[in-house]
Amino acid sequence: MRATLIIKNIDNLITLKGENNPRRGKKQGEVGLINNGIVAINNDKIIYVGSGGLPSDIEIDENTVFINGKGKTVTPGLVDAHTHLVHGGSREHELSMKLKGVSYLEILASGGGIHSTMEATRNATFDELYDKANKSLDTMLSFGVTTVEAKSGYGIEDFDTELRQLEVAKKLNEDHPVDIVSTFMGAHAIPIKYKDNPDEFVDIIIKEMLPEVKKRDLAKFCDVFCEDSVFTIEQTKRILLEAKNKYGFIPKIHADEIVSLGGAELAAEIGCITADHLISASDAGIKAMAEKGIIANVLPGTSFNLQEGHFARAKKMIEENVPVAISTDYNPGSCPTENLQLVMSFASLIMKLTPEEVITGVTINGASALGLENEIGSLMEGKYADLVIFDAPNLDYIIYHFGVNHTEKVIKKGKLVYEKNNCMN
Ligand SMILES: N=CN[C@@H](CCC(=O)O)C(=O)O
Ligand SMILES: [Zn+2]
Repeated sequence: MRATLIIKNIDNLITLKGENNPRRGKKQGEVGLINNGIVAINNDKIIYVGSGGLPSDIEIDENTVFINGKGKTVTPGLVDAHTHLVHGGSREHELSMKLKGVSYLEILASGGGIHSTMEATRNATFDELYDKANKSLDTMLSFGVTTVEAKSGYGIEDFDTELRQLEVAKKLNEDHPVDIVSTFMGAHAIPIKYKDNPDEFVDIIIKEMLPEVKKRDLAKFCDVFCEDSVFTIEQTKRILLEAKNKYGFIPKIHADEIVSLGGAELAAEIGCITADHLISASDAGIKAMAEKGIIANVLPGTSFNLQEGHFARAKKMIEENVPVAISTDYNPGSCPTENLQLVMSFASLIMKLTPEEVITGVTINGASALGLENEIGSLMEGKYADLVIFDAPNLDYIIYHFGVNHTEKVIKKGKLVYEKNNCMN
């Protein structure tokens, strides 16, 4: 077969080769490292991964492009499997409150937090939302991210805004090189108007919103913020079971982020693809997730930004055989950063995951968190040619030398879509 692009002499080629399913336990630390690696691509797919030269059945012609991987580390394209990509406004006005010790839930209860982003999102036009999210996607891509999950959830009872967020994500998926997978998250906060009767709002989500989102084919997943003073376990269960059984959405939960409510246990009971956050997940919840093979999508950037000193027990989760994915949670309140590389360093330096466990978390396990493990997440023949060339001699360096961008080039579906700019001096 003819190669359109070849990356050769790669010092550290991290393939993640293996089965197309979330890696857990010891396997979370096995990354399929090849020294002096070579990857051959035909159009959008990988046709060969190995060491040294190419086998004789791979044809090269005058149009084949070569990239030299000497001194570089190459990984699969990174997957950011939890973001609130499309929103209006920003919440830096919360910083001074946070510094005085006002908590995330206190800001939310006083009508700020998610409510203030709701207002900014409702007041934003399609184009304003599109331009802002497009800029964030460019930033994510520069950090090596090639696939992103994007949630609605800033329209809430204003269903038009929910739909607008999802339409923006759909259009960006068509226009931008980064792939976007959408999640409907109408259950992101209890609207102030339903404060005394939240079940009425739950009924609206179930009876009016879910069927319409499905009819318009705007989301693959359905997510609920299950939290103290937000949606209860019972309400979360009602929404997600209906979403799953009646409309075929794949369920996810913002689980045990702040208070240990039993979100992890519920994720196992319902058969969610992921439970996300899990900062306060109980031992029983972790065990239940392991038994059912639910992916823990941990978000250490959020813990860092919440400033309360609590991080999900990701190391224990791996020891207990729960597959762990790692994502940014990019949003304007609890994690205003698109920098997945920084979040990877937090996962290692604070949660104590090895660099191998971390890279698995943002590649094959991130892909699995989006149900895309057969297409992306590892560098293997037949998969999409999504990969990152890091200007780094090895994987440890990317994690250890934290807070900067190590990306040199990003290839998405076989095309060069990002290259680091040179300084003008
Ligand atoms: N916790 C709920 N949702 C987001 C935060 C959204 C916001 O504060 O705007 C999260 O995952 O952290
Ligand atoms: Zn979130």
